[in-house]
Amino acid sequence: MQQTPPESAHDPNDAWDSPRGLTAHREAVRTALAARTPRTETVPLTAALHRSLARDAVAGIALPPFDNSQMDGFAAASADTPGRLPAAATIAAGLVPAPLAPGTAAPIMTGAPVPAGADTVVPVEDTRDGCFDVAEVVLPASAPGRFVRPAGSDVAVGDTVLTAGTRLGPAALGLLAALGRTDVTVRARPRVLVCTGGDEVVLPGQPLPEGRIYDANTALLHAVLTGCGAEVCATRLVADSPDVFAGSLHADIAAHDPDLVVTSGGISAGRFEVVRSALAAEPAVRFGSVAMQPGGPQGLGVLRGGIPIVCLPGNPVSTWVSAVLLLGPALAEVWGTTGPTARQARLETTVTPLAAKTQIRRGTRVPAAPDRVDVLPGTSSHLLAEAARAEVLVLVPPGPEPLPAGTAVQVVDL
Ligand SMILES: Nc1nc2c(c(=O)[nH]1)N[C@H]1C(S)=C(S)[C@@H](COP(=O)(O)OP(=O)(O)OC[C@H]3O[C@@H](n4cnc5c(N)ncnc54)[C@H](O)[C@@H]3O)O[C@H]1N2
Ligand code: MOO
Repeated sequence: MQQTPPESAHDPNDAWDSPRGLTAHREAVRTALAARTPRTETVPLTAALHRSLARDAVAGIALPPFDNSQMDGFAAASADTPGRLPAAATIAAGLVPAPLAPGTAAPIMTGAPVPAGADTVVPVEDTRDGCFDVAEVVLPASAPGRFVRPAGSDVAVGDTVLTAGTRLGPAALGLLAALGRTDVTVRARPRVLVCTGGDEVVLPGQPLPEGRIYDANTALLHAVLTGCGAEVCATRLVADSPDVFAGSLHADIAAHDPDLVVTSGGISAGRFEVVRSALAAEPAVRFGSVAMQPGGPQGLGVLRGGIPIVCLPGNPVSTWVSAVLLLGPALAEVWGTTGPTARQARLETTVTPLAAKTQIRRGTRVPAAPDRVDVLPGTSSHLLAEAARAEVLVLVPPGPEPLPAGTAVQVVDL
């Protein structure tokens, strides 16, 4: 096993003289991710839910394409109402109706084209007899345009109906289908190579020798990444050998063509910091610290081959918090994936902040008071079971004094 020299304040590989703030580091992650130009792909509408639209969608047809009835009823000329009118032939949805003979009223079904000569629809229940089975229909007064859905009242030909970057929800997908589209061009999911490990880490499902632990971080990162819309193209459990890691990294990049490499562990101040040592010769990868806890040690940059790399700290809660708060927003900005949303909430109890670092506490929502959060007691970054119970991450800003109950803080829903 190779050894990494202990970190010093003058480490030439440390570009960050003092700890970066969380916001500044998130921006740096975004910049690194942008080194890879996001791709687009065309997918069927059924595979496009929550994807980010790559180009403006422009309507090739109007919606509705023709004036049509909003009600099951009788189409008539408003000038003939009120009145007793002979019933004309029934107009069903899907038909092309003949023009309405003057002085008549045509039974018409919801969605059927309003015939030329008619400009109003009287719902069947508003007619004197309340049914279609009549030779003559007695209509109340009905204003022009009443219960007529004009052609183009939703969308005109040439309208930009959705702008690039729109996250496609069910109504947007329905709209594209209504415009006759079968597929849509969206931003591709970023392909992420996930590397984690250390000599102590064993794959779940294997026997657990003394002194070893199971790999929590691959499953955790897979969940965060796929949860926000990225694709994990490969995972790699690495041992504490920088040479082996460097070799496997290049082989994995060649085999899987990732848009991003995410590593976890092996970056802080120990003797066997595999990731940090293996990347020491990379001119555009830096290691340093961010003024947050957990998640202080961080690495970041662009590999010589042009692939961005984000190196997260190995403690599981540190990996998780860093992935949610740093990777999630940066992926959303660069690739249009679904990032976490921050909101304001109020502390339910007094919380003591750290002096100079943003502390990311795990919390729960207060039942019946969604704008209030309870902070869980643990702060240490190995407390995965407590993290698993959390419903929110609570960003506690640094400061000298305890924050009393009721203080407004940023929270991220999990
Ligand atoms: N002298 C110092 N020591 C440490 C510092 C420091 O500033 N000075 N920072 C501490 C903090 S904070 C963190 S966070 C960790 C980060 O260390 P690394 O990123 O180098 O991570 P490792 O040392 O490899 O592992 C840390 C911890 O996490 C466990 N681990 C690693 N991978 C996995 C995995 N896949 N599944 C489950 N658990 C994993 C590992 O066994 C360690 O317990 O450094 C502190 N030390
Ligand atoms: O910054 Mo470390 O992530 O607290 O455990």
